[in-house]
Formats: sequence, structure tokens, C-alpha cells
Amino acid sequence: MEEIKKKHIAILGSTGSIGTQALEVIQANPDRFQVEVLTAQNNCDLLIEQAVTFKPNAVVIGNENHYDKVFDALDRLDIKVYAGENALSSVVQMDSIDLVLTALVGYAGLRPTIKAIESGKPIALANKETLVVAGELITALAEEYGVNIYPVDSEHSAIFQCLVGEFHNPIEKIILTASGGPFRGKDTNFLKTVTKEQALKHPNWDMGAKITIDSASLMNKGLEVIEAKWLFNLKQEQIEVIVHPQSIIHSIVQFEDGSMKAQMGLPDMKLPIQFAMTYPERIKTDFPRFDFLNYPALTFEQADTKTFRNLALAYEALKQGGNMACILNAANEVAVEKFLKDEISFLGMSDVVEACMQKVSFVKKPTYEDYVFTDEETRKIAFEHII
Ligand SMILES: NC(=O)C1=CN([C@@H]2O[C@H](COP(=O)(O)OP(=O)(O)OC[C@H]3O[C@@H](n4cnc5c(N)ncnc54)[C@H](OP(=O)(O)O)[C@@H]3O)[C@@H](O)[C@H]2O)C=CC1
Ligand SMILES: CC(=O)[C@@H](O)[C@H](O)COP(=O)(O)O
Ligand SMILES: [Mn+2]
Repeated sequence: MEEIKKKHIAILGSTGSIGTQALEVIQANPDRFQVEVLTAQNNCDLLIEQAVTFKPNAVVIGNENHYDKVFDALDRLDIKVYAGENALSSVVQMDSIDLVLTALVGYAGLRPTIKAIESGKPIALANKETLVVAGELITALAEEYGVNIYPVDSEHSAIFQCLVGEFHNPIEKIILTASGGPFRGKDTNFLKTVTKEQALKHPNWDMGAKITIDSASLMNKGLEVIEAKWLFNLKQEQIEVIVHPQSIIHSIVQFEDGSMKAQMGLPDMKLPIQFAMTYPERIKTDFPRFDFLNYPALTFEQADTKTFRNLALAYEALKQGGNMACILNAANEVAVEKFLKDEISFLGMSDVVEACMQKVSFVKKPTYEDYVFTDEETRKIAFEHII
């Protein structure tokens, strides 16, 4: 039997929700994958445990204060240990890496993703913020370096799966499904006093804190609209959102003949993670299967963008173009962090985003340096707005 060449994977953010599920996929398929790099920001205990199990070539701990502890645990196993933000951007360039999974959260994903693309590494992209901040730059770079970006986000993986075999057929529109989050159907009066504990209870998905808050505020769907624009080269008018509380249909493509294709299954991120790592192949899994009889009703509703203003703000950022989505993202990252510390209210998050979109300098054709400056300026203005 022909031996399959193992794919050597770098996981940026291996200690998070996506990172740990990616490791489960790898553990179930040891003949196909080898872990090359693991990274974490603060969780050095889990990073060490993962490194002992998966024996990567190198690890990066973002917070340099943890370097000694990680080094002491892993050096004797012949695992290279690096620390700090710059190390992330260096490590992705290692010759031995075949695929970089960007499973870290937030703006921090941008620079390592650029460096990975410039080194010709295919990207399995979970870190949607990278495309929200700098979609134009990233897609241009990917084209220049001939690098594929495989979506991990469940909706975008669904679209991608619907497009397999259809890449020559123009898309009329796509429909991204949204669960509606824990506050679906609630009004502004109710939302005034909701707590982070309530917002962190997603009805269908178990995810990291930042994306869970984004789902509750519908910012996640706004970020996904922007992510879809860049991944699939669409106009804003071609991207719709529909609320589908069961999260079984993960998204839909409509072609120019009117035919619609949808991808469905139980809400489980291991499938999109695995598909991004094995494309174009599908490999056998023992993930639980969807049964129609357990879901007699799959339902759909209009998204309430008057109450959940973030989705409308994201469409507005997309319409304005330039660095506006970078402003939206940075303001939202500050707002979510402050909400998680009980320093602003749930509805206050949209106020911060809106204020930053009005106040931060607009740049029509941003360079990488402009994005860096915009991110910094927005964070300052967001903090001033909150104080
Ligand atoms: N979770 C999900 O189901 C889905 C997630 N996504 C996207 O995937 C990305 C990851 O999400 P998720 O796994 O939920 O997030 P988590 O918060 O669970 O994990 C984040 C990971 O990134 C690391 N990290 C945090 N901050 C930094 C930083 N500043 N620099 C470098 N690394 C950092 C964390 O390390 P440490 O543990 O040490 O803090 C952790 O490994 C996000 O962009 C999210 O939007 C998309 C679709 C679904
Ligand atoms: C699993 C995944 O892809 C998340 O982005 C999920 O879609 C969040 O659910 P919402 O639809 O509530 O934003
Ligand atoms: Mn998603």
C-alpha cells in the first residue's frame, strides 16, 4: 500500500477552542498529520502538556514571562522553545511546515498570517479578524504568492464545501446562517442589563469567550459577512444573513440558475477544521451524525439589526471600505474585553464601535502600516470613549 506523506501542521493558538479540536483531529489521524509547531499566549501548562503529547519541532509562548517554565519542561525533549510576539511571525516561516492553522484570536493573527503567506505556506484560516482587518491586502498577497486560504469558520467552510466542483460557476449570492445567539428575540430594554454570564451561554456552540460574546451581539455575523467578501470575492449585495436557531444548515450558496446548495450537519467544528486540513479529500470520522427525525423543524427568521446594531455597523464598514473594517474590529476587540471585565454594558459595545467609526481617521487605500496605525489609534479612541 502507498504510504501517505504526512502533512506537517503549525497551530497558532493550540490551547484555544479551535486549537484543541484541531489536535483531536490530528490525534485521530496519526498517519496523516504531524504537529510541527504549537503556540499559546499565557496557558503554558496546557502548551507543555500538548507538546509532551504531540512532540512538535517548536513551540512559542507569547507571554515572555512564561519562557523559563516552558523551556525547562521542553528543552530536554529536544523541542525548540521561543517566546514573544515576534517569534510567532518567525516560526511560521520554518521550511518544515506544510500548513498553518491560524487558531489564535483577534488582530494578533494578522502579522503571522502575512509572514506565513510570504513564505508560501497554505493557510487554514479560523482567525476571521485577519480578513476583517486587512482582507484586501491578505487576498492580494495570497494571489501574489500562489497560496491557498482554506476556510475553517463553519459558515465559510459550508460555502467552500458547496463550491467544490463549482468553482467555474458564478455565485449569485450566498446566505450566511446565524444562530441568533442567546438573546435572539430580545428587545433593547432586555439587553440593557444582560450580564457576561448570560452572554457567554451560546445555544449551540462551545467556543472561546471573544467569539461567544460576538455571537451574542451579532458582531460575529458582521465579521463573517466581511470575511466572506474576501474569501469568495463577492460584492456586499451578494451576501445575506438569515437567522437559523438550530445551527444545522451552516450556510447556503445560490448559483445563477437559481439552484441553491446548502451544507448541513450537527454543530461540531471538528468537521470544518478537518476539511481545511485534508481538502480536497474527505476522510472517515466517527463524529456524531445528524438525524432529521431529531430535528422535525429547521426554522428561519430575519436578523433584527435595529436591536443588534453590530451587524448593520459591519455592513456599513464594508460599504465604506478602506480601513473602516479595521476600525470596526479594533473597537470591537476593546469593547468585548471591557464587557468581559464588567466595565461596559452589552449595548455599550455597539456605542464604542459606532463612536470609533465616526472618529478614527479614514484611509481609502490602506497599506500594512496604515492598518497597524489604525488599530493603535482606534484602541486609544475606544479607551477614551469608555473612560
Ligand atoms: N471556537 C470556535 O468554534 C470558532 C472560532 N473561530 C475563530 O477562531 C479564532 C480562535 O477562536 P477560539 O479558539 O474560540 O479562541 P480561544 O480564546 O478559545 O483561543 C485563542 C487562542 O489564541 C491564543 N491567544 C490569545 N491571545 C493571543 C495573542 N494576543 N497572541 C497570540 N495568541 C493568542 C490563546 O492562548 P492562551 O490559551 O494561552 O490564552 C489560545 O490558544 C477566533 O478568531 C475565532 O473568531 C471561528 C469559528 C468558530
Ligand atoms: C462555529 C462558528 O463558526 C461560529 O462562528 C458560530 O457560527 C457562531 O454562531 P453564531 O451564528 O451565533 O454567530
Ligand atoms: Mn462562524
